[in-house]
Amino acid sequence: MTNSEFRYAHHPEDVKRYTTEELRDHFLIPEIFKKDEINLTYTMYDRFIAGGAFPVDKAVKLETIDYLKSENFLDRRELGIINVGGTGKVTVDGEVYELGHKEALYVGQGNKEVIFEKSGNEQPYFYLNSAPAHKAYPTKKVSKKDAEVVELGDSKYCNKRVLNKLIVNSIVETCQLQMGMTELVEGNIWNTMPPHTHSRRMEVYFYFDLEEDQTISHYMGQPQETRHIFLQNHQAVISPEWSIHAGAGTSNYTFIWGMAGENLDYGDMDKVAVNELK
Ligand SMILES: O=C(O)C(=O)C[C@H](O)C(=O)CO
Ligand SMILES: [Zn+2]
Repeated sequence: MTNSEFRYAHHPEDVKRYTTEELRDHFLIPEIFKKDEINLTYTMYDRFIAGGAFPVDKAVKLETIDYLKSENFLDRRELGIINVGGTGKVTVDGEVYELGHKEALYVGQGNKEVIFEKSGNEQPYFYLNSAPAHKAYPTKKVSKKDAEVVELGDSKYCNKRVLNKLIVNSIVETCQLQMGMTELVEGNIWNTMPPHTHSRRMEVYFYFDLEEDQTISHYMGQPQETRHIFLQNHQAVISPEWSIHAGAGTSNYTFIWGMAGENLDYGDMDKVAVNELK
């Protein structure tokens, strides 16, 4: 079963007035993994979809959803998958791809059938991002060894982290989807500091590998008008193109960033000095 819910896009002036509850209702995606189902959130931010496939007792198949009005989910879309659990299998139009922990798969537009399942005793957790696509690029698996790796930050500032670019155009041909994974080194808690905005792309952050009983405070909003949302493990947050996106955990964690929009230029960011944030 494929479930979906819908989120509108927002004007920053309106968001200034949101209560905690409204902020959470509009931007937090609280449940990514639902047993034996696919759970998706369709946003009006570049028509980006984020969600998860969680096959526990049976295989789950990606079905089209009402918002698409297309026969198959991928008729006009591309899909990125990153497995944040144990090894599992993804079958794309009969072709089987085994995905280990932190391995990714790009699935091109036009594929008709995508099935997620276990491939042994391990429990996979497939995190999904999808964006509209204008061209059918080949489906391709990307392992951590194929990633473009960037070491960022400094323990002195509690933000030492390893950024793995997985589904980016130097590694995979993609229409507009970009995905990667940033791992905070133990003892470090801040991601994406100094923060940035990129008015040409929206973004979704999905947090995982967070110790039980710990939490993450995710920061959003225009740089001079920020808000925060507390998140738990396996939750995601939508970042409008006008918003910063950064977080601090009560311990270290890993997160997946997924983007779509006007360009594929990862470096196209407007950085904000930390002492200018409000
Ligand atoms: O830790 C970071 O810094 C990031 O991972 C930043 C994201 O990749 C991002 O926001 C890309 O636009
Ligand atoms: Zn960003």
